[in-house]
Amino acid sequence: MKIGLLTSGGDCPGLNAVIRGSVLHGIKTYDNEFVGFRDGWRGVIEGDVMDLPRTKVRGLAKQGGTILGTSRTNPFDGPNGGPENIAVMMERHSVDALIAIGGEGTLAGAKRLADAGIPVVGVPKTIDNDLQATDYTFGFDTAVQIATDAMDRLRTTGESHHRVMVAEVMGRNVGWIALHSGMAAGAHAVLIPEQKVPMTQVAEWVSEVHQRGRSPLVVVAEGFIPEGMDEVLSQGTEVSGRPLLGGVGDYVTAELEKLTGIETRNTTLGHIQRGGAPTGFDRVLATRFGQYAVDMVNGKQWGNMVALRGTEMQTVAFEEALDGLKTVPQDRWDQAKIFFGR
Ligand SMILES: Nc1ncnc2c1ncn2[C@@H]1O[C@H](COP(=O)(O)OP(=O)(O)OP(=O)(O)O)[C@@H](O)[C@H]1O
Ligand SMILES: O=P(O)(O)OC[C@H]1O[C@](O)(CO)[C@@H](O)[C@@H]1O
Ligand SMILES: [Mg+2]
Repeated sequence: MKIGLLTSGGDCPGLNAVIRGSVLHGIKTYDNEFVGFRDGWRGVIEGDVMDLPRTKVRGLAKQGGTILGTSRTNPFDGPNGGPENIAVMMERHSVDALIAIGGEGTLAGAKRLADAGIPVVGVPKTIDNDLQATDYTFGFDTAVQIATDAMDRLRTTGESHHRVMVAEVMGRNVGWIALHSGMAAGAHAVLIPEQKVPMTQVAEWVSEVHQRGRSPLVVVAEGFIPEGMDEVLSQGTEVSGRPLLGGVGDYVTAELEKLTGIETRNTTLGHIQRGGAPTGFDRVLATRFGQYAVDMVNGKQWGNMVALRGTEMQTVAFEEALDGLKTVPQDRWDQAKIFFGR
């Protein structure tokens, strides 16, 4: 069997480890052959393929990014899009099945293709950890580690200047990265999309911390919606049509300085959170996802995605993974809140 791999949506540390896990397991266990499609669904609809022999995946588990490239191309768009054209392309390249590695958008496309008869399985990826049906996605642990390291550094410069330090992290419309990195770094306030917190309350926490001689650290998720605003702050719209998030850290910084009178600085961590080598945890998770996806392909379990449940790999239907966002539950927020303020 010849299997085609593609990585789609935003890149994420661990994508290369999935590719390596799939290729090595498929070759050694099932005698599969592999090709990669360049730049996500763009490579699929344009038939832009590269061979993926064993030598191509050497040493790949630790490498950030994706050797296949990625894009936000919609597999149904353009003259070559849609299931009929994709079936013809697969036939032309003797590709028997697809493994789509991506977030909710990529998997939504994969589901529609599977419904139309294309043999495809999915691997969940996102640093945001917002996919239902899997306890964790790879890339999240790495993003949290990078953000935590950055916040540890912000705290030493903050303490020296007796300043309030604000760190804006990614996560889109959920607060997982903010919650975990904030908790790890000992933040004095964590602002997430799931919780409406007035700036006066944040200012109170910050002032209390400052009064007891500490430099307050405030972590804000890019999707946090300040009280009085209807929607997230964005820097316009991406080519794919979704809002380009970012900017709320500057807003929070200005408001806190105004309300507390304490000098305040913002740092927006941005794409640094997605760059570089994956953590050991993400390398292992991504490798296992890749191996299990190959098992699913050889078992012809089309229309499904691999998921982590507890410590086990499981098969879940695409629709289960796409059933709304996995948000931060109230009890996790309540645990974090114990450390805010006094
Ligand atoms: N319902 C859908 N049917 C077909 N294609 C879709 C659908 N939803 C999204 N897509 C396509 O999939 C692409 C990738 O989705 P998106 O940009 O949300 O990234 P993702 O895979 O969710 O990863 P992430 O959001 O973590 O970067 C979108 O840009 C869009 O072209
Ligand atoms: O790389 P782009 O297209 O700017 O996308 C940024 C977005 O992608 C993510 O990094 C992953 O979904 C989000 O946290 C962030 O909002
Ligand atoms: Mg998405």
